[in-house]
Amino acid sequence: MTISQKSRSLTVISAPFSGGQGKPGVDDGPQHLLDMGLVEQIGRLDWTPKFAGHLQFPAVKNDTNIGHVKNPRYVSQSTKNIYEAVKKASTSSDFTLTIGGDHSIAIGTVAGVQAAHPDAIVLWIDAHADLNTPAASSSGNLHGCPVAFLLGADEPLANAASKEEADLFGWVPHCLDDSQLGYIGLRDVDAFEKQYIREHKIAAFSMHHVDKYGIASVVEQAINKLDPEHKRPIHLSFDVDAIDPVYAPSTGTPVRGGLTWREACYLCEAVAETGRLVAMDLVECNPHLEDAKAARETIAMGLSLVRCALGETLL
Ligand SMILES: NC(=[NH2+])NCCC[C@H](N)C(=O)O
Ligand SMILES: [Mn+2]
Ligand SMILES: [Mn+2]
Repeated sequence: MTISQKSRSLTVISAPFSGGQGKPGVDDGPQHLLDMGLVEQIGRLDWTPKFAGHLQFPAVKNDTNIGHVKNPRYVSQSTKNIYEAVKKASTSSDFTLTIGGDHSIAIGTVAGVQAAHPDAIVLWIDAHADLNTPAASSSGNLHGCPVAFLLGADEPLANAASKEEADLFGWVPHCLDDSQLGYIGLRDVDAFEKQYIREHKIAAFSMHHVDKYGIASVVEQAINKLDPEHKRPIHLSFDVDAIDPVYAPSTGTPVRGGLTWREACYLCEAVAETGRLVAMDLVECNPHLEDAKAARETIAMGLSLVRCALGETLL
């Protein structure tokens, strides 16, 4: 028989931000998650959730491209706001859940969680590695770059008009080192990212590894590699496009051949089982893409992931 753990405090931060990519609607993900019962569902588990409200992202005037990089000032300013909010929440509550928004918000969430838990490992669940430097990015979309900033792999922005502009992301703490980061679900990784992962020996499990070893072994291998002593806090940054578009179709950069519903849930359950999860991001749910049914299914998938990560399915 298990005894229910005492109710732990959880802050829900909404980051309705879409400036890291080009498709409108991902900023509406948080409201849909809330409308379908996110906070109530968490409250039925062993957590006391507090909704901290929607962060505001004031527009930046004349936010012209720098080189090919899109919305650079807006992304820098907005992710800095997210950083401050997540830092505060992670310092004062047991768990911080940030709902996005596109994955550029993780510049702020990872840096914020690291400020409170500098030893936390980051499990990045994604079809993509989001490790392009702005210079290496072929799309110029900053949601493909958060990890590069956090590792300090980026350089000042090329073709900026001033030193200040070149250093727009200079505020981002280089809070991650290579051994603190693990990927699961990869299947669309750019050449620069592949080379970086190899050279820096970053723990990276693609869908090939999920097929080969099974999801249970992959999660175990990832955690063992990043934290062999099983002591460190865990931050789960979950991009819903890690999941197969059959289950999560409403997302901006879908890639076929992803995690099944149960593989994705299992992953969250296994992380919950460690008892060391301190933060989760759920990003890239875009209810404006595909039809209303697809949007509902994608949001339902997201809600399941959150509940599994918070222990719903553990007996
Ligand atoms: N968070 C995401 N969905 N990222 C997709 C990134 C796609 C591509 N690698 C790029 O740099 O543009
Ligand atoms: Mn991503
Ligand atoms: Mn992705």
